[in-house]
Amino acid sequence: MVKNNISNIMVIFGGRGDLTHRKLMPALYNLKYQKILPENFAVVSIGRRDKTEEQYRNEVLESVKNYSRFNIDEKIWQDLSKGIYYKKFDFTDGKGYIELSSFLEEIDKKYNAKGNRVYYLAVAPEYFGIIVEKLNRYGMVKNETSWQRVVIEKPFGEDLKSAQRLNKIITDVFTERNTYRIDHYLGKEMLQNIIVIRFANVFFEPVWNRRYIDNVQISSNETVGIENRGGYYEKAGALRDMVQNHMLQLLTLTAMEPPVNLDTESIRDEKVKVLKSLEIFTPGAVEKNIVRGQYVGYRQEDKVSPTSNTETFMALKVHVENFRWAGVPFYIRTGKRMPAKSTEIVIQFKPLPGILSKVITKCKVFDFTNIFDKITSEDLVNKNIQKGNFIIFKTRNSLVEDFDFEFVYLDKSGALYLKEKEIVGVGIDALGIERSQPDHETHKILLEAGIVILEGLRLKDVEEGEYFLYAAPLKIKGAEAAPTRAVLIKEE
Ligand SMILES: NC(=O)C1=CN([C@@H]2O[C@H](COP(=O)(O)OP(=O)(O)OC[C@H]3O[C@@H](n4cnc5c(N)ncnc54)[C@H](OP(=O)(O)O)[C@@H]3O)[C@@H](O)[C@H]2O)C=CC1
Ligand SMILES: O=C1O[C@H](COP(=O)(O)O)[C@@H](O)[C@H](O)[C@H]1O
Repeated sequence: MVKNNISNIMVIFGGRGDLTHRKLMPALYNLKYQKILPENFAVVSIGRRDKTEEQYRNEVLESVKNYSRFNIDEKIWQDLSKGIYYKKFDFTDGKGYIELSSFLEEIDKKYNAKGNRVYYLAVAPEYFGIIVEKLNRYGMVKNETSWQRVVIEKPFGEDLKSAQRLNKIITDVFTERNTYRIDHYLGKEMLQNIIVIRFANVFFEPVWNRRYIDNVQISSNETVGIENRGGYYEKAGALRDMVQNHMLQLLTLTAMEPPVNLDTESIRDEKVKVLKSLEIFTPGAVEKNIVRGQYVGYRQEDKVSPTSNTETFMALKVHVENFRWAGVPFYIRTGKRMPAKSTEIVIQFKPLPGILSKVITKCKVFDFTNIFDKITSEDLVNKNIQKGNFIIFKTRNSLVEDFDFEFVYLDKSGALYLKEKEIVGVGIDALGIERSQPDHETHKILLEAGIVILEGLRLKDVEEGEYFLYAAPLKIKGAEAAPTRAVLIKEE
């Protein structure tokens, strides 16, 4: 859209729907805010409810406030909103297209949009074909000096046959160059970064395979429910709504081989190879490797059957059966009404051998600079300490320059608490983790539990939080302790 001849009118079918309000309108505002929306541009939204333009613009403003990345700037909003129009008609009915066509001609002149159109089908999938055929029948796709484009997300058909049928309807009307079968996940920054992380980073590429990776977890969790989309969602469910499109895009980019270059076809070819390598699900495998769930209250949503079995949560274990990935499980999870919103890909590397995995690991730094004397179990109970954690205590020891014989230490109750929690290691900014304790109880409790102790850390400039710790000791045969250069790397 940022090249020449980008003046256009964008026609949104489904102008009152969730996609339009939660994604499209906020995205247009973001583009306007960043000054990358064309000057000669207007939006015509189609809905089937009575609504004045002013009412519609106010509704859009609410959505932009809720979902845009940028704050509302009155001037920018006014500029954008005066180019947003609302037309009421039922898009299955031909009559509306005649009126729409003459309205578009009219505002085309006003905005000098040169006949260019983006038809965005933000509607349930069963309408994709109907709208495309009607746009053609009523002469709204010319493919001459101007361009007309169609944008469709998903689900693209219900099975192979219906997808082929839909493709035929679309390609009979729009040229391939003007057909945008999109997946909005591909616009996410994280996804765009995967290729760079994988192929332009000498550290990752050599270890990106079954020899070093234990499993891959791809998750997209949402806190929202189906938000008035019962009509659409009942027929789709999480599998069609999220898994077959977004989640598989994430999987293919994570698993594909390096493309010969970065053009669309080369990347697509590599993704297809990954899809072809996916293990075929047999009924037995479905039973074992797939979990479906539904959030409480789903059956009471508008346009949802009270006995609905549509899934709003889905978890799958799949395998990419090729040389790079044989034996590595890929876990896919997605769900609505989950406790927190997150979209993430976790690459779980195989554990390092023996002691190294305990000292080259994620860790948590707790700020105990307010403690004067010793760290006890009472100081630890409200901290988020889990089995397998490496814990580091930042105390007032880090803030003094001279050696203080009264340094802060970990007492017996604290050591017992950490043992009970089954942590793997503990670090402190004193030369010893204990201070003149009879029988060296803290040391004994920790060492007998196999907990690694790091002493003499310097944490003055380290804030409380999660880090990656590198503290490989010198390899000294028979030694019970060894010097290490401990480094913390901030986890983003
Ligand atoms: N929501 C999202 O985050 C995303 C959705 N998508 C895709 O976008 C598409 C639309 O989804 P979504 O916005 O969620 O669905 P919605 O059900 O929220 O929106 C569809 C809109 O179409 C309108 N509509 C239905 N029938 C007619 C008709 N005959 N004439 C005029 N208007 C009509 C509905 O009007 P009314 O309000 O009157 O019912 C509704 O506003 C789907 O293909 C979905 O897969 C893709 C990516 C993200
Ligand atoms: O395509 C869809 O995606 C959204 C989630 O998108 P995100 O960018 O917010 O992660 C989802 O809510 C919707 O059900 C689905 O149709």
